[in-house]
Amino acid sequence: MGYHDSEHTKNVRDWKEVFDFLLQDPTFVPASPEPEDKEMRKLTNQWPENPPEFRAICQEYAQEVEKLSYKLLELISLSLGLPADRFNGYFKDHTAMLRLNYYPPCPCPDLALGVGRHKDASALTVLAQDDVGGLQVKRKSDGEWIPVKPIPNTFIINVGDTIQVTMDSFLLNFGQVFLQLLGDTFSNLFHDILKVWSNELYESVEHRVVVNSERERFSIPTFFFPSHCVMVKPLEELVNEQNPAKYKEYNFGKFFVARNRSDYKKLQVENIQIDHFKISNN
Ligand SMILES: O=C(O)CCC(=O)C(=O)O
Ligand SMILES: [Fe+2]
Repeated sequence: MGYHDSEHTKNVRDWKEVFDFLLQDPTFVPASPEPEDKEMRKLTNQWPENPPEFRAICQEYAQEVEKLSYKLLELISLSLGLPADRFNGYFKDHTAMLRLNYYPPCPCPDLALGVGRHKDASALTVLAQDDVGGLQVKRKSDGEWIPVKPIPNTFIINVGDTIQVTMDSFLLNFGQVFLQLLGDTFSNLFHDILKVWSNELYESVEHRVVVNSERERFSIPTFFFPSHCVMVKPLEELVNEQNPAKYKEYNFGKFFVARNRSDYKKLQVENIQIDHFKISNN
């Protein structure tokens, strides 16, 4: 954990520098993606000495986002007709991570991306961004990249991959419920784990970040990951004869490690996606 500048998204190096830290220090994750390898790896934060207040400010912010993430999970759970605390057990020893993204101005913005197209592996991402703009989400109906306009002093709401006109009424309603309950504008990028847990009632959204030649940009995503030992699969309450499970179960820790491995290397193959666990004849 700490500073690094050589992350790859889908085998292409991103135009960014980042500072990562774990909400729980230390955090334990599997040492390798191999299913039979039971060895664990201890991840720890590496804080810079300067500026002196940096660590405390980051940790305070992270604590608040953690509370918000639990609140969001409760609302999502209720929206699925489940008890509010249905997801809480999966996050007891969560592996959540906060990232400070810095995108420097790019002399050739048409040739690079701040972050290439991807879906986050988290259950939920809470994102703050400055006023520069650059985040885009892919509209499912026509594949067009739609800019997510920055709104000052807010988190952005980005519900599923249906953020704009294609948003169906189920998701639209819940976007509004969140707004009312929390009294503010915020973003939650519903991600792959929720897609699996909800057996696709929630969709994860593909997104990317474009850069520009004039201005630097900052953003702060908090990736709310469950515990490494969690087996992710469609919730039993949501599966029945009419709606059979669309995914096989997978171990979150092993998935996370496999994803991270390919994030920093140029590999010949595309990195692991939840689609690898999709049950094919559904
Ligand atoms: O910078 C942003 O707005 C989003 C960054 C992002 O998608 C990520 O770090 O996963
Ligand atoms: Fe992302």
